[in-house]
Parts: sequence; C-alpha cells; structure tokens
Amino acid sequence: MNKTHVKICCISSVQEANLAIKFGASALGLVGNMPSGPGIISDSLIAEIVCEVPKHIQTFLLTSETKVEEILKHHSKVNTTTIQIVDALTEGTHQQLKNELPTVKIVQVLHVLNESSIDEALQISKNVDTILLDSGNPNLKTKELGGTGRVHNWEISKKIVESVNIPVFLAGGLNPLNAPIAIQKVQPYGLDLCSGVRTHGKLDESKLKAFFQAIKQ
Ligand SMILES: O=C(O)c1ccccc1N[C@@H]1O[C@H](COP(=O)(O)O)[C@@H](O)[C@H]1O
Repeated sequence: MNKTHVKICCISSVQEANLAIKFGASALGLVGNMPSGPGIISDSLIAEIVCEVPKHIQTFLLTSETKVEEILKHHSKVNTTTIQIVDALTEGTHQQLKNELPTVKIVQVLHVLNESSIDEALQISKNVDTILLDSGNPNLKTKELGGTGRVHNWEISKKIVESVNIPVFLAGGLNPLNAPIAIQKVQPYGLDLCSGVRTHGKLDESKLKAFFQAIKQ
C-alpha cells in the first residue's frame, strides 16, 4: 500500500507549521475568510507562514471565493503552492484558473451529502488536480464549508476514490482513533484534518504524535 499523505489544516502560526512538519505533514492548510469555521486567519498571516515554510511542503490556501477573478485576487495576496476551493464555482471555470496559474495546484472540495456526490466528483475530476472530500453543508443559511469535526458517509467516499483518476484527500472529523479505519476503508491519497489534532483550538503535540503513530505504514 502507498504511504498516505497528510495535510494538517487550520495552521495559525509559524510554530504550528513547524510542529506539523516535524511530525510528518507534507501539506499545510491555511484558512482564509469563511462564513463559519474554527481555523480562519488573516491573509497577511497566511502570507507570512507561506514565506517561512520549506519549499518541499505544499501550502494550501482555503478560499471561499467562488468567482475565478476573486480566487485569483485572493491567491495573489498569499502565494501558496495550492488553492483549495471550498465551495462550488459560480463564475468562471477551473480551466481558467489553471491557465492563469499553471504552476499552482487546484483542489476542489466536495462536501459529501449523498450518492449524487459520486457523479459530481467524476465531473470535477476532469478539470482539477485533486479532489478533497469533506463534511460541510453549503446549503445551510450560514454555509458550513469545512472544519465541522464531523465524519461523513465513507461508503460514498470509497466509491469516489474508486471512480476518479486523480488524487483524493479525505477530510471531516478525522482523529488518531478513526484515521487507520479511514485509510483501510476509503484508501484515499491523503488525509486532511483540523479539529482532531487540536485542544482548545491549538495544535496539540500529543494528539499529533498519536495520529502519525496510528497511521504509520
Ligand atoms: O477549519 C475551518 O475553519 C474551515 C472553514 C471553512 C472551510 C474549511 C475549513 N477547514 C477544513 O475543514 C477540514 C475538516 O475539518 P475537521 O478535521 O473536520 O475539523 C479541515 O481539514 C480543513 O481543510
């Protein structure tokens, strides 16, 4: 079995970034402005963290912008290696983004709500580098676009991993206890987590250690 990649999300300082990297994260999530969620930081802090991170580590800007023009504007302020779009596009296409930023990876989040997510994933997979499956609900009045601490239906996630030809990250309520089961059941390219390795919002060294120990392959 291939090694599962790990993205630690909701990084809120250079110290947290270094801690996550020390334990084995190959990617870091930096949460921009959102309608809700525990991990939001300012764009200036995102830019500062990006500058300090070693070049082999991927930095993901989480953006709630849904228009290509606005996504480009957001990214220009922070210069991450990767853009993670946490809601569906409403103006422009993924291809436009890729044309404008050929060296930046484009990750589209899909909030797994029901079986219709499988067809949606298939469509999206033609135009992005990576899909990230999360447990939010963009249909609520105040949108939930991630950071929920909730697990979704992994049977559906498993079918998506089997159906698409691009890497898939699994997110949503992962922690040291359920991560090995997630890997076995869904077999994603990577795991992505925020609340499961934190205590009172701060990255918790003992939880991080337990997480990486639990998924050692
Ligand atoms: O954490 C947030 O504030 C957030 C807000 C809006 C979109 C995404 C957000 N975080 C992402 O959500 C996943 C899942 O979080 P959790 O592990 O269930 O707490 C996390 O990996 C971040 O990518």
